[in-house]
Amino acid sequence: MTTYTSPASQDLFTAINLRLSFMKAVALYKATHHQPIEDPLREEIVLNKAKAEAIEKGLNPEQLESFFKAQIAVAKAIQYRHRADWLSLPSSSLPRDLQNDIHPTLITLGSSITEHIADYIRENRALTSSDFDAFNQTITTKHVTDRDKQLLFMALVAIKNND
Ligand SMILES: C=C(O[C@@H]1C=C(C(=O)O)C=C[C@H]1O)C(=O)O
Repeated sequence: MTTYTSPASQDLFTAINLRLSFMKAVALYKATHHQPIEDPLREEIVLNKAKAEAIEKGLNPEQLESFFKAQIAVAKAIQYRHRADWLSLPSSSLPRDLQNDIHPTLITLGSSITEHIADYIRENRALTSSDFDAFNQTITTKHVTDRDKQLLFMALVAIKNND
């Protein structure tokens, strides 16, 4: 069934999916360079940036941080699943550079996600469960499970306009 979605929430869901779609490339870089998937220092940078931008955009920083923590959890789960696949069938792709190529892109996408959330919340106060169908249809990245989608969506719905 196709459901009506406002352009603002559609743009937000598309940006979230795009961020998730980069995790295969992140996983490939780390697998090639024998690096662990979890990078706590990098997570700190991503979360601090999200909190600073939340304040700039008038969002609650703790609520936005919780959503970014959910995105990071799902990002790591996608990477583990790709890495498991490559144990039986190694990837033949060439890795993109993590520091100079993928990381700057992820930071830009994170800012764009925060901006879309702020735009949506300003107009509509909060997402509701009726937006889940559109979210579910838009998150098409491989290795994102139904549980992952629920985790992300619950964290999104918890972001409110407190004005
Ligand atoms: C995406 C990465 O992998 C993990 C997920 C992160 C994220 O979603 O921002 C950050 C650090 C890592 O724990 C990365 O290392 O950049």
